[in-house]
Amino acid sequence: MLSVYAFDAAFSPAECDVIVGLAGDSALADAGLVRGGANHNLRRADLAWLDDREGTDWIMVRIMDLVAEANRTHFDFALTEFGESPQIARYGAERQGHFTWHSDIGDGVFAARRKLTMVIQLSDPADYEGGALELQPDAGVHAANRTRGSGVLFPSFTLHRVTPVTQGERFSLSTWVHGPAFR
Ligand SMILES: O=C(O)CCC(=O)C(=O)O
Ligand SMILES: [Fe+2]
Repeated sequence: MLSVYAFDAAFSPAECDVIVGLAGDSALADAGLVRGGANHNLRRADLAWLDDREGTDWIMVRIMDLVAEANRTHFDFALTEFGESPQIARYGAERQGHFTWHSDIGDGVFAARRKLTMVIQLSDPADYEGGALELQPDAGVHAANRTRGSGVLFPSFTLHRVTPVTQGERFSLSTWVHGPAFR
């Protein structure tokens, strides 16, 4: 099934605080489309990777549980591994942080094998304006729930974007799950 799957409360607000705090532990890297490069017209965000941080095993355990449930009850994809570190992103109003329409399947060794994407909303919607995660799984554009701690999963080829943050800052946690090619 190729539509979107959502969790209302994947992480508690207190857990979201901890994850956002992890991102602040050291300088965030400027976002490119993949680790390394940077194209600010496509994406303006600051990034941190979970596997660079200590004490994050409980986050990975939760992510695996959420993905397992979504895949068992909804997607039924052939998935083999979490080949990339989950990524914490910060989109700030100071430079209209955003990410233009894109698919997560790319040319890299891992990006080419992305099957499922999960995005968790780490910020209180009262803390930012703009910054809407929008998905286009069909002819329509669907905005993801903004509730702090909610999560959305979608096939990684699904077009999606983050609209510019115009006030405050928005944090998200993105995870990719990998596997053999779709067929
Ligand atoms: O921050 C988000 O809501 C989405 C992030 C995203 O699309 C990505 O990292 O590929
Ligand atoms: Fe994406």
